Amino acid sequence: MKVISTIAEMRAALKDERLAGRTIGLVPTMGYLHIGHLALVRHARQSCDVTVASIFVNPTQFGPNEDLSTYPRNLERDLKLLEAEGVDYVFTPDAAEIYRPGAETIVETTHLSRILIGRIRPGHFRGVTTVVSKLFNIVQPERAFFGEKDYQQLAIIRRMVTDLDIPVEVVGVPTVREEDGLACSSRNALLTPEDRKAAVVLSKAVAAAEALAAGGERSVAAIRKTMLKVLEAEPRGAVEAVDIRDAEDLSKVAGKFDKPVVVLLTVRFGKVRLIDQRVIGL
Ligand SMILES: Nc1ncnc2c1ncn2[C@@H]1O[C@H](COP(=O)(O)OP(=O)(O)OP(=O)(O)O)[C@@H](O)[C@H]1O
Ligand SMILES: CC(C)(CO)[C@@H](O)C(=O)[O-]
Ligand code: BAL
Repeated sequence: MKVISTIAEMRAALKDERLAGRTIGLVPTMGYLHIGHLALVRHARQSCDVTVASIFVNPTQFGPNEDLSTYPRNLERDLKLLEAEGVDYVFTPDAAEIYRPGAETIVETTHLSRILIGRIRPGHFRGVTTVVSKLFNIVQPERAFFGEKDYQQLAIIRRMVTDLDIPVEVVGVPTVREEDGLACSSRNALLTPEDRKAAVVLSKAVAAAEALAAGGERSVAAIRKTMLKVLEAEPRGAVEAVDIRDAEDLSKVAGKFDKPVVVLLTVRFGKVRLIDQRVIGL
């Protein structure tokens, strides 16, 4: 496994792989890896000849009062995990390599970036689409892998790729969960032991929504009410948002749904914001 921190070296190494006819898979991450990230790597390894993982805590997707400085980091451990998974290249640029003096170009989806989590975190998705488009240009992968836990992010990246004719296949990977159901997330490490226990309420609310839909319930209001009841039974979590949207374009759904919908939850435990997002079918 090669660890590369400059764009020039990354391009040179991948040019040779491409000339040899090998397909490239990219797994973008912000590090502090868990088994959810490793699931993305396994998907990449299965369908591509060469797997590139990137580790970059992207400053432009954090708001001024967010947790950029406390975001968990452990590069040494991350590299060991990626090596054990058979990753070929790890791209570990620093912020100065990615954002050079004078840079002023951004990539942004004008609607999807401003709804749901985009309302709670203004500018967040602009940072994500800008850095992901840069990573796509640097690595030029055939496929890139993203988790369904961040469903809005996945939808936004699909939109960007379609709108800008970027020749990358975006692959969504199902959410990997801890034993109690909590979606694996790097930020789980920031929870106090009490909050960690309480955080299971997110997956409980998602499971309640799934069970209702599986039993034939189609009313958005009824499903939302049940989810809120589950969430409000846990006083440690401050509920920031509970939404049910069209799974394809994240548009609002009124009354009863007749197409798959996605439930999107944001709950804060102290300063730690956790999300869970899941498609519930018909
Ligand atoms: N539990 C999970 N299952 C599958 N994919 C996941 C999971 N958690 C994160 N991912 C995916 O891994 C990629 C990198 O995510 P990131 O490094 O931000 O990790 P994270 O655990 O989501 O961190 P955070 O706590 O900041 O939300 C994203 O595509 C994300 O959707
Ligand atoms: C896609 C991503 C690596 C861009 O910084 C980040 O938003 C993440 O980890 O989900
Ligand atoms: N997985 C999403 C990255 C972020 O919260 O900034």
